[in-house]
Amino acid sequence: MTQPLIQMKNIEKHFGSVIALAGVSVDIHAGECHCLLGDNGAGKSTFIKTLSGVHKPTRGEILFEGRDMHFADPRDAIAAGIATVHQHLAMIPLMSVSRNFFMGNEPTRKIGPFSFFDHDLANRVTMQEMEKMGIVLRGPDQAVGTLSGGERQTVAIARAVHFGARVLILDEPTSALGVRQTANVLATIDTVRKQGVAVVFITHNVRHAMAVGDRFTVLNRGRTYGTAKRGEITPEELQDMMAGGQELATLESSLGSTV
Ligand SMILES: Nc1ncnc2c1ncn2[C@@H]1O[C@H](COP(=O)(O)OP(=O)(O)OP(=O)(O)O)[C@@H](O)[C@H]1O
Repeated sequence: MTQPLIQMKNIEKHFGSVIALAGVSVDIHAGECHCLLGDNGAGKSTFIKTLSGVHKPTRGEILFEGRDMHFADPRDAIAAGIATVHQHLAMIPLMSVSRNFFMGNEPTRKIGPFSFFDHDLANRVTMQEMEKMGIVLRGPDQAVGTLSGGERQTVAIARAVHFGARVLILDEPTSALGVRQTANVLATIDTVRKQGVAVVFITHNVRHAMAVGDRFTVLNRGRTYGTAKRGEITPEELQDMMAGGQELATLESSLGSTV
């Protein structure tokens, strides 16, 4: 394998006496989908926030292309190409897909001394980018609120990639979706990965991770058990690691069945 895009080495994050991350080491490569699995409270959000410049690690180092990475705030991370797509998307439902796509990055056109929002360019690019992701819009003016949840996730992913994301952190993108919409989002992840983007797919759903993941890291109470490649680990093993093997074994024996 080539040099990782990002190396997180022994990252710890403490909040007072709470240890949210207790020495997490993860490598992230361009063109891979790296799944980070964990149950509630495992430390997933803290991990995302540390990687995206919201939190500074208490200990440990983060390298970006082999160099020490110090982000003063999330804007620095975005400038470096680390984008986060949150489960609750920052979109305005009543506004068009193309307006949402370019929100904060509006292209302008000059007429004399005046600058105007360049509708034609925005519409054309939005249609093209959505088509690349396999979504044919009724038109660029279609309101975001009329898209399905999976399509909205895809708009957010396409937008992040269009504006230069090299590392795309997806925070539980499939957790609120039905089967077909989940399949759309997983297909989008596959498309983006093939373009060379490093995808960090946060989920607590083993099946969703298994469907698209190249490597898998399980977080449990702020620790990892290391990273497994596709084919090296079964869904049952992943599930067991997420639940903490011992706890699942105890539960199984008390229920007298397999959980
Ligand atoms: N700002 C904070 N102050 C104090 N404790 C925190 C803070 N942020 C997170 N924690 C604690 O750190 C631990 C990990 O939390 P985190 O939110 O990272 O987990 P998670 O895996 O994202 O969980 P969930 O899936 O429920 O969102 C929890 O015990 C949580 O209470």
